[in-house]
Amino acid sequence: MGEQATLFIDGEAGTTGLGIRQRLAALPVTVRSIDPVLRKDAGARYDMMCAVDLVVLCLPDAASREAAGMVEAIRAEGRAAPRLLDASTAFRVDPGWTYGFPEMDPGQAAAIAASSHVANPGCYPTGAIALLRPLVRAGIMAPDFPVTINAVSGYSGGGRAVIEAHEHDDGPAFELYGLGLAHKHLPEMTRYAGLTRTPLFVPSVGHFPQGMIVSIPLHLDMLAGRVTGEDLRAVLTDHFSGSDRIAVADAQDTLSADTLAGTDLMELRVHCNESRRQAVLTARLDNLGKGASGAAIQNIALMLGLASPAPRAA
Ligand SMILES: NC(=O)C1=CN([C@@H]2O[C@H](COP(=O)(O)OP(=O)(O)OC[C@H]3O[C@@H](n4cnc5c(N)ncnc54)[C@H](OP(=O)(O)O)[C@@H]3O)[C@@H](O)[C@H]2O)C=CC1
Ligand SMILES: CC(=O)N[C@@H](CCC(=O)OP(=O)(O)O)C(=O)O
Repeated sequence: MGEQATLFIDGEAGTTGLGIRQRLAALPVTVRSIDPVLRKDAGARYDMMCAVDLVVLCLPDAASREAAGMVEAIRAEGRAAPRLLDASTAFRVDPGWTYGFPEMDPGQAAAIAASSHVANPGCYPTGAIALLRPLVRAGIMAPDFPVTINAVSGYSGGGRAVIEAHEHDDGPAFELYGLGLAHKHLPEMTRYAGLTRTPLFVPSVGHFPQGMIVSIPLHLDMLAGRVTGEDLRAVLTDHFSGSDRIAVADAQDTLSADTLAGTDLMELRVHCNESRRQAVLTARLDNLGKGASGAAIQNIALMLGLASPAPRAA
């Protein structure tokens, strides 16, 4: 048996880093760590990056950019540079990086496996792209369709500061945010959904730790042809039929946001009233599961040529 690949998680004590760390127990890799006291020490991080095969960045955007710069410096010195998987928003629409959503297209898993720079998708975009891209690809939704995306996330989506606000100060029961209509996920949602018109995105956060629903209301007569809810469901079912993590489920009258908390799964639904010619598409996932650490584990396995571990399920 060959030597195990080595991996360093920069930001391993953070919300996403911890989730990845826990899931790594299911993969034959050696995780290298630096002394927590030195976790922000540029020299210690640089030395560690020189010594591993893969660096996973679980940092705020600015720190991710700085860390990616360290890897470029290693390469510029003519040394063997590690491959990079970044969990932040910094590189998701950067042409030099591969978008780490393996179920997005038939060739995406292979593109991730071959890439030296992979950007893990955002939690909201994971749901929105899964619902929209197959419809745009099938010609049912025009690329300039005026899409509205509503979403609610558990408070862990905001990282440590928001978690502390909710756990120590109680936090609001429910609040809309991003009302400047310029949320950081808009570029990746637009690009990878295949849209040319920026969607209207209204995120919200609730007083529960983990879970998420992304929902997209549609007037069916605005889509191409006289499509039915069943047509939309068939396109989504066909697209995700090979996935062990993404499933098209039956419509429900009510949908709670935290049902998939603790799992790496995502459920897509088409809720439809044919007589009114109206539908609401929904994606339910765990913002920390398929929305972050669960997706990162899939990408780590692909990049290291390992079998993907079974998804955490309910
Ligand atoms: N939470 C979520 O649902 C999701 C988060 N993400 C993304 O993942 C990344 C990490 O987010 P999250 O885990 O939530 O954030 P957290 O705030 O929970 O964790 C960030 C970690 O990075 C460390 N850190 C901050 N600055 C530096 C630095 N300059 N050098 C080294 N370490 C540093 C922090 O240490 P310390 O606390 O000591 O400052 C902390 O351990 C972000 O880019 C986020 O946008 C992606 C998908 C979902
Ligand atoms: C509730 C909450 O604050 N959520 C975060 C997104 C979490 C996430 O997935 O963002 P990244 O993957 O891009 O880091 C936000 O809206 O900024």
